[in-house]
Amino acid sequence: MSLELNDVTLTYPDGTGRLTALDSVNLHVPAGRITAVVGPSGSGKSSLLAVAATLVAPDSGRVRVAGGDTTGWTRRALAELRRTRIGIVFQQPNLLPALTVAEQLRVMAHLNGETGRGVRERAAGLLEAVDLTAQADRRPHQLSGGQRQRVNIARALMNAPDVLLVDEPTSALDHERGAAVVGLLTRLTRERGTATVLVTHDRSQLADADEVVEVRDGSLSTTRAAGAASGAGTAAR
Ligand SMILES: Nc1ncnc2c1ncn2[C@@H]1O[C@H](COP(=O)(O)OP(=O)(O)OP(=O)(O)O)[C@@H](O)[C@H]1O
Repeated sequence: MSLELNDVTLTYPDGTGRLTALDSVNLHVPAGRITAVVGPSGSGKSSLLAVAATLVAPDSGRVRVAGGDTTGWTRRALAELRRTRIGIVFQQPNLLPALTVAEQLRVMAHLNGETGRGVRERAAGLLEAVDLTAQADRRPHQLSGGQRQRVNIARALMNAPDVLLVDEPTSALDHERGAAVVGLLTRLTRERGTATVLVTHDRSQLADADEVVEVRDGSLSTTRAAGAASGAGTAAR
């Protein structure tokens, strides 16, 4: 199930006129693939993620999540879509201080009305996938920055989303830990078949991406196309 933006334009009010944050943007991320988005500050990267997350409706164009065109959907329908189909990883892991690591994950399923053993098992499986089994009963203040960001990623995957949107996940981490987080995201994208978009400032983290697109003044250009990588999504280094 993929993510598709077709001819998306987004403007914001700007004094008496409008500022074009996204200008006829096209993006297609297939399932199991990761597209990295780079670009200077203010170029439109966050706007692109906000539109892809259906948090902001574009002025024109279409956003398709897992095949469904979201144009004209009610707020309630979009909220449901986000809960069930879209995982979002923000820059800062906004974990709930009172909950343990395992509870941070389980609460995502509870929000969907799901309880019971299946939820516990899914959370445990994800914690294993991000190598945090030993930390399952800790609270956020008892974790390192890299561990918190891994909880953040596992939590975003808890409801098995089709689309995973990741905003600068490594900005608070040193280079080595940042590279480990991007490596983890790439592996989980392949394993879980998500259509993943990764916004990053760090060009050294692009090697794993299937496609690299650059945003400049709201326009998108492909700096490395899908298929330029060797093998099934393994980028040439
Ligand atoms: N809510 C808003 N109202 C008006 N203008 C906005 C709003 N949000 C963003 N902008 C403008 O839209 C343009 C794109 O902003 P955006 O936040 O998408 O850039 P970015 O590439 O994510 O930047 P950064 O790397 O600094 O986070 C900028 O010119 C910004 O000033």
